Amino acid sequence: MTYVLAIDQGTTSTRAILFDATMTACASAQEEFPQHFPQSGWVEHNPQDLWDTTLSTCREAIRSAAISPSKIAAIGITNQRETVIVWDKKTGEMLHNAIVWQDRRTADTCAALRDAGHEEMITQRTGLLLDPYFSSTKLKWILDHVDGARARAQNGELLFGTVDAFLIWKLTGGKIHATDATNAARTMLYDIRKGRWSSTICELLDIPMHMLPQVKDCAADFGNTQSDLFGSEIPINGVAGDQQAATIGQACFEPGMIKSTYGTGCFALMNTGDTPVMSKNRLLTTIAYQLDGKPTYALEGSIFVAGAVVQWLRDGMQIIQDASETQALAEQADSQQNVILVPAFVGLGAPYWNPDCRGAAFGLTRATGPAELAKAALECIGYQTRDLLQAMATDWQAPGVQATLRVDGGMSANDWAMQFLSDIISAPVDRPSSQETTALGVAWLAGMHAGVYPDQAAFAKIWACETQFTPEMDDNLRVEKYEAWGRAVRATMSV
Ligand SMILES: Nc1ncnc2c1ncn2[C@@H]1O[C@H](COP(=O)(O)OP(=O)(O)O)[C@@H](O)[C@H]1O
Ligand SMILES: O=P(O)(O)OC[C@H](O)CO
Repeated sequence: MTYVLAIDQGTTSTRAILFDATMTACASAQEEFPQHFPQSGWVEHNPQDLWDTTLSTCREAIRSAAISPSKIAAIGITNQRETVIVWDKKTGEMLHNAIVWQDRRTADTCAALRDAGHEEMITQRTGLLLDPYFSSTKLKWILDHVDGARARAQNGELLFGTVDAFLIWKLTGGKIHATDATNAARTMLYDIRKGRWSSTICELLDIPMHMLPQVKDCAADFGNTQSDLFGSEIPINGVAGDQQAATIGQACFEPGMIKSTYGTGCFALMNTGDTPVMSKNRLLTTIAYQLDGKPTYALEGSIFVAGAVVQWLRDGMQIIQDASETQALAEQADSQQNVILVPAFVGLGAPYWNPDCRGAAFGLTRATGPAELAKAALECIGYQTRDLLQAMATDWQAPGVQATLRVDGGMSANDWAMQFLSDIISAPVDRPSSQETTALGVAWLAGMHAGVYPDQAAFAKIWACETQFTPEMDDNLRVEKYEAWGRAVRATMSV
């Protein structure tokens, strides 16, 4: 029996999942790590935590499956995207905490670049909007603020990486400094048409290009792990950003297919084939995957707060003890109350891109309680998804756009939320039988490259639906509710 080990380094936890020769998950381990919020709107991770939890979860998954590491044909790495790490090439010293994708500290830098008229040039090359979400201004921030960093970078002493590149460098004992095209596409430094780092943008931000990793296909040779880490050298053969890995795991290989992942945030990606489609509705153009040197592009809508609103009910408001309680609460809520929650805790992402506004609740009465708040929290995920899907539908009207939405991520387990989603987008919502789509996607990339998993067409046939949710809501109510959401968002952004 051969196995493939998938590492899923996420925003709140690191997971390692072992897949067997039939691509079935047979062992896994998960560890959370501390989040650091040094100032309002700042979010950091200690890179050492990301590395330590990667090692310990991989070791635990291998131990609990009771297999010899020599049976692992390949490792795949999928990761929280955009998060920035800078380290010393010789000593491995990390110059600063990782600046996480959610961090808004470079909002002013982005505004200054916009005022100076650079947005069009950046969007044309990278497919992204000028927003602090992406890596480049965070990297610039580290070079500008850590003592001596820019001089050391210019001197060739420092390396930059998103989390995948950092983990590859650590796993290979500092031998390989590489990333894949999907992660590169999120840095706001990568020209997604030409398939190379943009010297124009690097010059504009004063980023020395020799600190950037080599960019490879998603299924490629990323070096071998050091033998002392797991007891055997294991080739790293698959790498993809987590949302792209979920797109692959959901087998969205045909143009027009859409998946939406509900984790901390929500990310919807629509496959647009071999052409990068530029959005007129402030969606992102990105690389869905790159195989055999050929990029397949996607339109992406990114929402910063999805499951995080449920975490806020649990940790901030303390009205639930477990995320799954929101389902029963929403079922009990008073249907006469229309509480609307706009979860702009860190501003709003697509299609609004407003980094400065903050969250708001509308329609509160003396009778509003935990049930109505929980219902509003689940509903706002549906409204935000509809915003994204409407933008996608107007950006890309080619025949073949699929009305069905494939969903995954922790929050997709919530039947009430998925039913409301189907109601409000007025389309079927398919939840797959595999609950591990992100890890499965990158495991497939690695296993396919290692020759132990099937080709793309055969892999696509394995996808199976577990539950399909279909629209049940009355049309008038749908229109009424969505219009009220639109008014609530406009009011939130105007405060
Ligand atoms: N049954 C549920 N109902 C609603 N939200 C849920 C449920 N289960 C998990 N969540 C939410 O999903 C998120 C975890 O999903 P996950 O895919 O593990 O996220 P991430 O990869 O971003 O850490 C949490 O924010 C949690 O609040
Ligand atoms: O780690 P997740 O699942 O919250 O995903 C984070 C995204 O990759 C950010 O773009």
